[in-house]
Amino acid sequence: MSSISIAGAGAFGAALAVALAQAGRKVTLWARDPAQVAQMRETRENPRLPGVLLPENVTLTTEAAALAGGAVVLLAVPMQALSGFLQEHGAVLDGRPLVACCKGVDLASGLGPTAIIARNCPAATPAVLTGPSFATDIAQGLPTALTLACADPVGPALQEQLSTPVLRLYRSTDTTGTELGGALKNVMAIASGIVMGAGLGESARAALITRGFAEMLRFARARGAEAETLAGLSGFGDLVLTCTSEQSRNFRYGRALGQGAYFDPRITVEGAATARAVAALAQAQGIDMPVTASVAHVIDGRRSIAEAVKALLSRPLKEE
Ligand SMILES: NC(=O)C1=CN([C@@H]2O[C@H](COP(=O)(O)OP(=O)(O)OC[C@H]3O[C@@H](n4cnc5c(N)ncnc54)[C@H](OP(=O)(O)O)[C@@H]3O)[C@@H](O)[C@H]2O)C=CC1
Ligand SMILES: O=C(CO)COP(=O)(O)O
Repeated sequence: MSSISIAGAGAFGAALAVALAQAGRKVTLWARDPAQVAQMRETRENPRLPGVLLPENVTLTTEAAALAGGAVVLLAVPMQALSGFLQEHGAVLDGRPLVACCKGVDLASGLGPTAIIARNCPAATPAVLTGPSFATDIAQGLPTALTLACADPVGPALQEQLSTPVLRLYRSTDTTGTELGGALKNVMAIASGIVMGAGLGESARAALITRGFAEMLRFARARGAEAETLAGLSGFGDLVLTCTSEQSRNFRYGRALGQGAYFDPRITVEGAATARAVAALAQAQGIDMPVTASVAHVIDGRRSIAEAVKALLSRPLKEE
């Protein structure tokens, strides 16, 4: 039975633990909070996935060293926590496949998850697992398809290890395109939420998604990604899901901005920091990213939504 370790017992880490354990894998699930681990051991539930039981073959731990027992380690902490997590625990994880399950660009460094892995764990094999998948759907055993990207020849073996009868993984070697798809779609999900929250209408949302995708493609290609990757699950697939679903936290955050409503700052919204990071990278490299720049302006309070919409609509007319 292959063994898999998962760092981060939030909604996604716990959902992956359930799915992989139900498919017969031995799973070690790590969380930093001893009280949370004690509670999960007692109830066999994760508070972020109410009603879903953690199977017996999921071992819960606060010892990062226990993660080293896995043939593969999934990193399911939020993007802005990944670098700090690996600075603290990278030494025990180095030398094995490390699969980033987070979506975003690190604000401090401008790096994506595979580069953060390579910087902290030089002997590891970086990979990324991403695509359209709400944690609750995965935890309930609903059919899901994701992209597993790895530039190393171990990619096909990882694909086998992490696929289950209901969690179908498609393989890619384009780690840059795959991780950028997951990162950039969250920015567009915030924009989509703003459009709906501000009452701009579904036609405006369709325009936003389409032009948002064009800008995702532009940025990713400028960074060496393949266009086909962005058209796949991690880009187009996840863009469709999170720009149109009320389950998406990024969408709900944007909608609250559009409505001028309160949004709980404890909720993980990866697109906020990523909008800032990508807007800065795009400006430095001269890549035209009007939607991303507008999202960054609005969340930082530098532009009202009305001003952002006016600026987007008054750009020079151009070819599609
Ligand atoms: N939820 C979903 O549907 C999906 C999420 N993802 C991605 O998965 C990643 C994680 O999201 P998700 O699980 O939903 O987030 P959650 O908010 O549910 O959980 C985040 C987890 O990370 C832990 N964490 C936060 N900071 C640190 C840190 N510095 N060191 C160690 N652990 C830390 C939290 O611990 P604590 O409680 O102690 O703060 C918590 O267990 C994100 O990048 C997200 O985009 C991908 C697909 C689907
Ligand atoms: O990435 C996700 C689904 O693929 C989850 O989206 P949110 O983080 O916006 O909830």
